[in-house]
Amino acid sequence: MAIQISHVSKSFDQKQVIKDITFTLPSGEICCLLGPSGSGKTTLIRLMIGAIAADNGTIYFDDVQMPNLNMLRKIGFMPQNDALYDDLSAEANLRFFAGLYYVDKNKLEKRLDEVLALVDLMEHRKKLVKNFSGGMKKRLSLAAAIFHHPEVLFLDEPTVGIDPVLRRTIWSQFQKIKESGTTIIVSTHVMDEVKECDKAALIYNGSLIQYDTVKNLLKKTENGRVEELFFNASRDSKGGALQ
Ligand SMILES: Nc1ncnc2c1ncn2[C@@H]1O[C@H](COP(=O)(O)OP(=O)(O)OP(=O)(O)O)[C@@H](O)[C@H]1O
Repeated sequence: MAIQISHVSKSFDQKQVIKDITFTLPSGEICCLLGPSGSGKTTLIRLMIGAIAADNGTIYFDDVQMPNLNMLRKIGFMPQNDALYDDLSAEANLRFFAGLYYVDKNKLEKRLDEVLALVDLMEHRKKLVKNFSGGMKKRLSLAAAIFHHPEVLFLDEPTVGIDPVLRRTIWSQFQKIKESGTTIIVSTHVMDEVKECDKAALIYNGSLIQYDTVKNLLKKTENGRVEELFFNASRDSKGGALQ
């Protein structure tokens, strides 16, 4: 499913935190929203999934304007803070989420095995989530977000607090999900993760300062580090260009 965002703005308490953002993400690609803390990444995701309404602009998933209740079944969302039940086992958590998305009972057991294997938690399926490590919780959250085969998957800082080895494992899972045709939008602070993505949207102070293929964005830098684009934006903004 392709995503088209046109002139979207959002203010909280009269402060504009998303400023006239426009970009289109083709179906089946991974796009990262990259930006400093507070730049507006989570707000943009919340606007895209329809959790909050935009003040101006439109968001389309293919030819359907968001927010749209039917579309919710086609969306997977992994929030920044894991929304899991600590007193339930991994398996019971997944059964709960499957119920929310009306997953067909005949397909439930097979899907449970599939997602638990994908996130490498098969042997921990009966364990209570309160006894999980941070990384295990992240992987279970991912399993919950993809359980119903979403066509679009939103991941809000999915690797925060995750060690580099596990981060690599999680990214290989994202690539597998992409190969199944899912469009993925992932917000991150981690500049290295940008190289895993097809496109990157650089958000600075609520504005989209760059949107391009990762290849092209890296070409615009002197030493192949995407941070440079933010340093330039910060310098320009001090000069008033972005205010
Ligand atoms: N519900 C809200 N009410 C008021 N202000 C809000 C609300 N949600 C977000 N903001 C403000 O909007 C701005 C952008 O926040 P947002 O969470 O989107 O940033 P972010 O880029 O996701 O940050 P981080 O990387 O730290 O998660 C911040 O100044 C934040 O305080």
